Amino acid sequence: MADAHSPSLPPILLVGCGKMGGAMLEGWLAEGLAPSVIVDRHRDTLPAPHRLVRDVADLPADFRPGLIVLAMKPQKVAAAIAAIAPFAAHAPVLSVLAGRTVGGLTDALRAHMPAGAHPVVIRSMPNTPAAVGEGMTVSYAPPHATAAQRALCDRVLSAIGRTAWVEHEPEIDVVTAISGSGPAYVFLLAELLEQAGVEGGLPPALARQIARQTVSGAGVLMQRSGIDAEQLRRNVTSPGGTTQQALSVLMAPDAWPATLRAAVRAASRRARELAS
Ligand SMILES: NC(=O)C1=CN([C@@H]2O[C@H](COP(=O)(O)OP(=O)(O)OC[C@H]3O[C@@H](n4cnc5c(N)ncnc54)[C@H](OP(=O)(O)O)[C@@H]3O)[C@@H](O)[C@H]2O)C=CC1
Ligand SMILES: O=C(O)[C@@H]1CCC=N1
Repeated sequence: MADAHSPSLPPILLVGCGKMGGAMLEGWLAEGLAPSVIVDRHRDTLPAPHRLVRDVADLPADFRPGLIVLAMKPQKVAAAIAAIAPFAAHAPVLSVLAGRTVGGLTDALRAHMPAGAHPVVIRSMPNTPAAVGEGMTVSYAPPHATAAQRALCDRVLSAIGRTAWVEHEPEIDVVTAISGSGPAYVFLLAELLEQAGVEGGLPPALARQIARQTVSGAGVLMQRSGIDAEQLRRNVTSPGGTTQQALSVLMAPDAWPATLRAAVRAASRRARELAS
C-alpha cells in the first residue's frame, strides 16, 4: 500500500461508483490516490480526503482532476455529459462503458464545449477482479491522444491489474465479451460445480468450499506457473481416468466449444448494439 502522503495516482473524477467503478476505486485507494471526487447516488462512505457527491450537478467547479473516469451504465451517460464537459477541457476522459465509442463520446462532450475544443476520450474495458489488483484492462486510444495521456491511463489502470492496448477500436467489443464479461462465466462455473456437488450428495458447505477453491486454485496455478491452459488440463487428465470421462462430455463439439463461442458472439454483438 502506498504512503497516504505521497499518492502514486493522480486526482480522479470518477463518475459512477457501482460494481465496476467501485472495484476500480478499491484498487486505487489501496495504491494511494490523490484527493479525488467520486459521483454516485448510492455509495455510503468514502475515506477522506476524497469527496463524494451525489449528482454531477454538484461537482465542485474548482476541482482539477488529472483523469476523468466514466463508469456509469452506457444508457446513463447522456444525462451526465453536459456537467462533465467543462472538466474534459483540462483532462483526458477514460470511459469503461461497454459499447460506447470514442467518436460518440467525443462528439457528445464537444456539443457542450466551446467551438474548437478537442476533448480526448480513451476507451477501456476493465473487469471486476480490479478490486483486488487482479484486473485485466484493455484500452484503445484515438490517434490524437498524446503519449503522455496514454501513459497516464496505463499508470492508473496498472494499479488495478494487467493492461494491454489495441490499435483498432472494434477489438474492444470482443475484449468486452471475453475479459470484461468473463469473470461472470468463471463465477457461473463455480456456481454450477457447487450445485453438482450438492446434487451428488455432498454437504452444501463442503460443495461450496471445493467449488470455490478449485476455481481460484486453478487460476492461481495458471498464473504462477505460466504453463499453457491446454497443458495444465492435460496434466489433470489421466488416460482412462475420471477427468477424461468428464471432458468427453464438455469438449464434445456441440458442448462447451460451441456454447462458449456462441456466448462470446452474443456478448460482442450486444457491445456493438450498445454503441447507439
Ligand atoms: N460490472 C462489470 O463487471 C463491468 C462493467 N463495465 C462497465 O462499467 C459501467 C458501470 O457498470 P456497473 O458498475 O456494473 O453499473 P452499476 O449500476 O453497478 O454502477 C453505476 C453507478 O453509477 C451511478 N450513476 C450513474 N449515473 C449517475 C449520475 N449521473 N449521478 C450519480 N450516480 C450515477 C448509478 O446509480 P443509478 O443506478 O441510480 O443510476 C450506479 O450506482 C457500465 O458502462 C459497464 O458497461 C465494464 C467492465 C466490467
Ligand atoms: O454486462 C455488461 O454489459 C458489462 C460490460 C462487461 C461486463 N459487464
